[in-house]
Amino acid sequence: MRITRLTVFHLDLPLAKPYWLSGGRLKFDRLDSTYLRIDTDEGVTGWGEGCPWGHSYLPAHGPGLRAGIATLAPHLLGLDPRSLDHVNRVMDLQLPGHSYVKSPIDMACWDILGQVAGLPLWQLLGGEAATPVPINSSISTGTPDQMLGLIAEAAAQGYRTHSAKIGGSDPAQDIARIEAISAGLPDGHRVTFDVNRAWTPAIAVEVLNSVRARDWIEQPCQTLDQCAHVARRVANPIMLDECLHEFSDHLAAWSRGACEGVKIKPNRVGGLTRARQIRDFGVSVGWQMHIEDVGGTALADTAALHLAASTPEANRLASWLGHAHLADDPIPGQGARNRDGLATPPSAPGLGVIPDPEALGRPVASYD
Ligand SMILES: O=C(O)[C@H]1NCC[C@H]1O
Ligand SMILES: [Mg+2]
Repeated sequence: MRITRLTVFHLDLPLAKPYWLSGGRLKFDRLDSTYLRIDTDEGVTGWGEGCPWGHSYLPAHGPGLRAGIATLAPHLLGLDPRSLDHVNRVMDLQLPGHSYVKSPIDMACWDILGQVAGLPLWQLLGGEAATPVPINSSISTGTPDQMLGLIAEAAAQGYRTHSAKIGGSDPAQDIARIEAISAGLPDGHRVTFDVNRAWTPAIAVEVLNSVRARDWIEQPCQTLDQCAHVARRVANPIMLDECLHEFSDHLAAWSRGACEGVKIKPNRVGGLTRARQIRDFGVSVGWQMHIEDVGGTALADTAALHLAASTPEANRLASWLGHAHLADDPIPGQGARNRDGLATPPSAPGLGVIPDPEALGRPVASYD
């Protein structure tokens, strides 16, 4: 089987309402997503999506993703898409780094492998069943009352796990947010406070040694070194996110005792192949993990949910569905969806999502 064509679609995705991160210094109101269709000489077609969370969240750039696909396409044509490690080695040789470019390519190849095997991805990734996965809300930075209001709205939609976005240079403000939200959560709900790297180590240590709450704290500071420094000085469990790009970052995080869990996002680490490798490492060291994508529609959400559903429950916290923030839905009803706070991956072969090209507009590029 050979790759015969790559077809690229650009989706401009407004958020349903604006969203603030990192103590309010990062604002997001639209996403730049790329859908990729890979065709083969045997008539099997796979789909992938790559969607950075705006331009300011990670070193990942929506328009750059399409430029990267243009660079890689000549090296991908003719490869067997089922040989996933080989495809990844070719991509790494021809374009070092740029993980976010490789993720939709890797995803489309997994979709093809699943269809050829006649198996859903949750099974190819090692799962026993199409396990429903708890999903978590994502609560934009605001005052404690505003944030508790958003948590109540999410609770009404079935969410029982929340990611509350905090951070900033005023320790008193974050102490107030953490204490109010931790105390005001509905019974049986859980929260992670995601700082999105907004704190200096000094502020992190001050805030976390001032609060009674012992909830998870995510990505308190910019770098792994800073987060490891904080982890030694506070009682809260630490989750890492934006400072993890490659397998070696995860190895360093573990060997330095920098965290008790990580977020695994295929688009951040370069696709499902790399995400699975990291997931398996996380299981072996006993991490608790959130497995979800960086952003995008239900296509990217579904790929990540296959990996989440195939992860042992003891190592899995919850997954976020980025498409819940979008004003539009290019694949209505398909793939991972919120059903009373749970989402279940499809059991059709492959990703189990088949976009309608008519709904995606004209392709912006095609390589054959
Ligand atoms: O966990 C995170 O850091 C990201 N998820 C949604 C957007 C951003 O908050
Ligand atoms: Mg995060």
